[in-house]
Formats: sequence, C-alpha cells, structure tokens
Amino acid sequence: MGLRIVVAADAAGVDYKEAIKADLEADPRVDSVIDVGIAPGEATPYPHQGVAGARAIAEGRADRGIFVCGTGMGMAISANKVPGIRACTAHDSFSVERLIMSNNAQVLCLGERVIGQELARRLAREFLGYTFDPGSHSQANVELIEKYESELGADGASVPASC
Ligand SMILES: O=C[C@H](O)[C@H](O)COP(=O)(O)O
Repeated sequence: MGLRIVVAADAAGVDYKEAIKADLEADPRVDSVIDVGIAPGEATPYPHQGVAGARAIAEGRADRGIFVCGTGMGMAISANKVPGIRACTAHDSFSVERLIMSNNAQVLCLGERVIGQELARRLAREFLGYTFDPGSHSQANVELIEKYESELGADGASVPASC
C-alpha cells in the first residue's frame, strides 16, 4: 500500500503547495493526496491549515503531510498543537532524512519565502523515501516525546517525575 499524503498551505506557500501536490499525484509511491487548502487566490491564516492538515494525520486519514507557508515555521508550530503530530521545518537533505530517521515525524514543513521551488520539490520527494526504523536507538527518544505529550497537562504545568 502506498502513502496517503496531506498537503496544506497559506497564501505565502500556495504556489509551492500546488507544485508539490502535482508531483505527489504523479508519484508511484503515493496512493492519494488530500488537499486541506488553501486554494490559489484564497487567504486564510496559516494556523487553520496547519491544524486541519495535522488532524487528517491524527485521525488516520493520511500518513504524512507536507505543509508550506512563508517560512515553514508557522505551519510547524500550528501542526504540533495536534496531539500525536511531530512536524518540523527542514530545508536541507540531511535534516529531511533525520526528520524521519531520528524523529519519526509525520510532517515536513517548507518555507516558500526561504528556499527555491526546485529545492522544495526535491526535499518533498526525498521525504517520502525514508521509513523510520522502530528498532533503532531513536525509538526511545520518540517514545519520550510521546510520554511527555501524554503526561503533561494542557497547560504544560505538570512535569512527570518519571521523565
Ligand atoms: O510562519 C508563518 C508564515 O511564514 C506565514 O506564511 C507568514 O506569516 P506572517 O504574515 O505572520 O509573517
């Protein structure tokens, strides 16, 4: 079974999102692409799309996401508010590799105002090529992230003694 990918963007990232979406739809590794917006010409604040895209993954409708805004940072911050989601901006090949292999992240965020479109498309392609190894030493670190997420209160006030 191939990957189900969700794409998201705000007005500052919609051009790259459209280009990457077209790439994904032609990629044999991809089964389906969900587009949570925005469409070209729209203007919705990025947190709405970041959270909508992250929810698609958290609810099991998509496996991974590629979210684009001006810097990639607002999308990442927003997506990470959805429990279970690990999203980060990465603008180089090594970081994209580690985003999966170290962090088992589901979401790559890109900044249309920061990198060229061809690099963004390349990084999106590379992102799909990695699969996290749950037997690697990094699994313990990912589990610690999950442990903090489940044990910290919504206000972040209670730090579990076991962590
Ligand atoms: O991180 C935020 C994005 O870069 C967004 O596209 C632009 O946000 P701003 O208009 O608040 O700078």
